[in-house]
Amino acid sequence: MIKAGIIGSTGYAGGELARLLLQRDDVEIIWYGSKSYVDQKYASVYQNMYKIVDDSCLDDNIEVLAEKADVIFTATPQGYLASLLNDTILSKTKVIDLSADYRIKDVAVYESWYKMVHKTPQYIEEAVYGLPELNREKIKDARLIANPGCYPTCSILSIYPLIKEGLVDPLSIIIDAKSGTSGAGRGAKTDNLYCEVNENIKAYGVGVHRHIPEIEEQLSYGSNNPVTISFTPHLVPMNRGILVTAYGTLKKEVSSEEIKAIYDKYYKDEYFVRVLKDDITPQTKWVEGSNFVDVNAIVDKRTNRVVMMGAMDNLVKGAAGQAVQNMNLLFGLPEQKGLKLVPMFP
Ligand SMILES: NC(=O)C1=CN([C@@H]2O[C@H](COP(=O)(O)OP(=O)(O)OC[C@H]3O[C@@H](n4cnc5c(N)ncnc54)[C@H](OP(=O)(O)O)[C@@H]3O)[C@@H](O)[C@H]2O)C=CC1
Ligand SMILES: CC(=O)N[C@@H](CCC(=O)OP(=O)(O)O)C(=O)O
Repeated sequence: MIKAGIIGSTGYAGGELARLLLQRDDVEIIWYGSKSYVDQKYASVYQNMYKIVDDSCLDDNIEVLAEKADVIFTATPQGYLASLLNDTILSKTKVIDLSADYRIKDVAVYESWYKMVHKTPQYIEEAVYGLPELNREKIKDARLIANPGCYPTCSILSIYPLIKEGLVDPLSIIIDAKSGTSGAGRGAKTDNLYCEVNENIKAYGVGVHRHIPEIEEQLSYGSNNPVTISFTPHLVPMNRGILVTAYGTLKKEVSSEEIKAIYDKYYKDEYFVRVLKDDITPQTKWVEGSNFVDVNAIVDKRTNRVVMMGAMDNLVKGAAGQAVQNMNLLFGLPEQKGLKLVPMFP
């Protein structure tokens, strides 16, 4: 039995993790961590857990948790884990961090985009970027997993095959992305009130969104050249889902069929990445509640650009599902265990 603790279990990402882990007969959640609801029943915070979870929320004492847990998930705000990680914790348990604290290898880049001082940069080097489709072997032996961001997961998986093949100009990529409101977390914010979000769509973080350096770093590893992107996220009136539409200038003449063959080659053994047929475009509805990313790419001959598209559920493949995928790899389990979730519809 894998003993798992969730710090930040009362947030949207932590709540989704609990939902996924509760389906497992080989995992026991021993710690529902919280800041605001300590000693309150978890099922009173999330009524969907009524008669499923009887535990009360515990505090965020990660040192005590590390004594008991085989794996700790931190689904907490940026800077939280970085402020308290130490050798003792890492010697006792595995840590999967859903925040961005250990995703970016250059601490100066992290500090400048996140506008905070990194308290434990000594662990950045050993942290493995937990995108299994790219880093599977490294993840298996890691102590510390930096679970990727939601927009980065969808963007990187949509673009990676063509950047890796050198078919797209690495300085030409424009990513237009849209996210449901759960991406912003459960905390009360005026911008996320029903009247602000409903019947509305807006861009935000234009040119300054913190996922820009994360996407650029990972695509640059694939390209072997610096990749610079324009990235514009949009908030849309949906609960879940991310849609990425990315544009890149082609470096040589290539057809949509040849492009499709490349995606098929890269992802033929990847259960969670579904390359759509012909000119079918990814839709958030077709992946909702699942760990799938649907991708496709179409050449726009007139402009010599390729349009690369992806859709996924931000809380599953973009957060909790990917964290469970990483946990499976860390414990030598089949990667799909507990994650063969059929997308819900309608
Ligand atoms: N939402 C998403 O789609 C995705 C989120 N992520 C990342 O996951 C992390 C959590 O995000 P999300 O669930 O959306 O955020 P929420 O705001 O919904 O949840 C935050 C959680 O962190 C807890 N928390 C806040 N401050 C502290 C603290 N000082 N000590 C201990 N616990 C604390 C909160 O506890 P309490 O409720 O008790 O106050 C809550 O459980 C973030 O780093 C986010 O970037 C990653 C990918 C996608
Ligand atoms: C809609 C919305 O606000 N989305 C969040 C991103 C989601 C998130 O939590 O960020 P990570 O994936 O890096 O952890 C944002 O734009 O900041």
